[in-house]
Amino acid sequence: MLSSGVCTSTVQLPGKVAVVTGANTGIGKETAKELAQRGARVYLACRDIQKGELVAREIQTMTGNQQVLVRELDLADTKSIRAFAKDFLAEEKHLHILINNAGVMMCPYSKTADGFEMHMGVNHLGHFLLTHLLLEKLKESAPSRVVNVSSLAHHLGRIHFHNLQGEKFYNAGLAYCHSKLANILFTQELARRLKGSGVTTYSVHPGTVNSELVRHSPFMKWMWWLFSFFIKTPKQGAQTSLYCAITEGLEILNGHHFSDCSVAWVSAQARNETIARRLWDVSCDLLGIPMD
Ligand SMILES: NC(=O)C1=CN([C@@H]2O[C@H](COP(=O)(O)OP(=O)(O)OC[C@H]3O[C@@H](n4cnc5c(N)ncnc54)[C@H](OP(=O)(O)O)[C@@H]3O)[C@@H](O)[C@H]2O)C=CC1
Ligand SMILES: CC1=C(/C=C/C(C)=C/C=C/C(C)=C/C=O)C(C)(C)CCC1
Repeated sequence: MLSSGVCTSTVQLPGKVAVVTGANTGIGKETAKELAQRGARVYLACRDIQKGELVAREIQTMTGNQQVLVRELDLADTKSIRAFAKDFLAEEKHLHILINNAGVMMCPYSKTADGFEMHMGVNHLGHFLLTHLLLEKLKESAPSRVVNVSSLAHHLGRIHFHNLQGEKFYNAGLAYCHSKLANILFTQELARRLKGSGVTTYSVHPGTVNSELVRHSPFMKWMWWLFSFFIKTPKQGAQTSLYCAITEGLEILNGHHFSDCSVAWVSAQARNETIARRLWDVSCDLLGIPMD
């Protein structure tokens, strides 16, 4: 039950360009590998270039696809996000698939370079800015897709607009849940705004996956170790992201949430359009993006 959902699409991707954030390990690495296997040019957007280069070599060797490129992207620093986007836009004519996969979970209270709480800053605001900066390229390359890797954990999330940076109260587990709720709200609002553009977007719960995500919590690490046989491998965890990125005919499900390669139910908070619109405006404000 914990490892169902396989992307059975036979779509090949020669001539397609994909960006995967956090592609040096876990779900992101396996997602990038499969996209490369299908012939896409894949950018591994990683904060640690050395780790990224090792993985790029590994993917090149395994798939025979030499078009696996590493670029520096630290989602905890808007300067790094802007530099990544600037270089990418100068370098590439197209972007067909953007997978906003990178994430942190349960880190002790800390802030990004721009003063955002780490979970909200990396998981939501970093990807919000990245997507915004790459949006014209996605539109020019349509049909194109944005996949946001969220989580079942969004069910426990709330958007506390008066405490978005966790300064009034903070719980590491809940901070993760809030940021994963933000991923879904962002997906739904983006879908509404992109209607008719040829760019579609989906949010994803990858399943419970044996990855480095639990690195900040000794208890979760122990749980993951204890149940490692029963939870998904990163390759299994990548299936729903891949399904949303490449399956033909998925455009009619623009904005939907997926788990195990099927449409999945989201919380009432995640379906609230007022919260989604407000989060969009607040995110623009925090990031200095002009509101439309
Ligand atoms: N594993 C699970 O059970 C579940 C995972 N998810 C989601 O799946 C996604 C992938 O996680 P998973 O593969 O499990 O976790 P991992 O910890 O294995 O991978 C996370 C990736 O994100 C990168 N990352 C973290 N912070 C930053 C940053 N500031 N800038 C750029 N990259 C960063 C990491 O880089 P580095 O290696 O340098 O730290 C790593 O490449 C996440 O969004 C997570 O929330 C959702 C539900 C369940
Ligand atoms: C209760 C329990 C489990 C379930 C854990 C779950 C469901 C974790 C979900 C984590 C998420 C959603 C993380 C990231 O977003 C295990 C480990 C399978 C083993 C048996 C006990």
